[in-house]
Amino acid sequence: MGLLAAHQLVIDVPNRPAQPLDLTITPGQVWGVLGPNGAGKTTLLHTLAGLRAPRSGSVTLDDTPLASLGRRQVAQRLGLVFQERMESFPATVLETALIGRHPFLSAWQQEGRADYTRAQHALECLDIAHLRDRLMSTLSGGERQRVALATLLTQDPAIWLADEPTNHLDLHHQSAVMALMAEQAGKGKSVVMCLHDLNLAARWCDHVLLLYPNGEARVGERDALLITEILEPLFQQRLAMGDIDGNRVFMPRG
Ligand SMILES: Nc1ncnc2c1ncn2[C@@H]1O[C@H](COP(=O)(O)OP(=O)(O)OP(=O)(O)O)[C@@H](O)[C@H]1O
Repeated sequence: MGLLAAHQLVIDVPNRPAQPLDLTITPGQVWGVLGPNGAGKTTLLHTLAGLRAPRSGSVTLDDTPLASLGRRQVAQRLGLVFQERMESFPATVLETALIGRHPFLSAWQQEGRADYTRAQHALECLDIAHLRDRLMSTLSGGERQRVALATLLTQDPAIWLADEPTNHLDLHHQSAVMALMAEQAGKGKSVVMCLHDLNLAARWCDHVLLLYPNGEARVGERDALLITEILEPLFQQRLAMGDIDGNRVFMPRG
């Protein structure tokens, strides 16, 4: 189904007081996690993915505690794009995208025709089909980012967690990737993204989680929370808010 929930969750950020968080992300929603550097956005995303233990509380996936599921079971339903990636062995773009199918293959099972078709389709969606035989080590930052997203699309999980998915991307590809996220939500996926760009969040997210440096969080619908009275203290930055084609836009002031 793709229901991800946090119950009295305290993420494990060193030297921070406990701030329990309750959160339910339902299929079809696009969430933006926003907050200043060091607020704990990546830690939260990794905790929601089960890659990092919480200090207390729990995360459930379709009502089952994440901690009681095996990594493979989790990976069949939940995928994550990391902010930083290290390629540990030489691989082409296509081979990397095919890693998205590994949770669905048994040990030593080769990828089949359907897996290749999915991966090829994902490369086309991310506008990198022409790079399919290139080694990852030869790619630009934006090209690597799009391969990471193509790998997630090849995996095709019910829950998409992405840590700054527009990192390194030019304007056109930022917009295309956000549209892809919204399209996936339209197909019933749950999408959670850490974002630094308020304008992308305002344009593409329907819910936001605002994370404060002391661990407090505000959770709710985009239009209620993306207002200057709330965002200025969050970012310690004066802001001007405008409206373009019915979308809120924010500009730093002074
Ligand atoms: N292993 C660790 N040891 C000590 N402190 C850590 C460790 N991992 C993370 N932290 C600290 O936890 C805090 C939250 O880090 P996190 O990467 O989650 O923040 P973030 O909101 O994603 O930041 P950014 O916007 O800069 O990416 C930071 O102050 C970071 O220095």
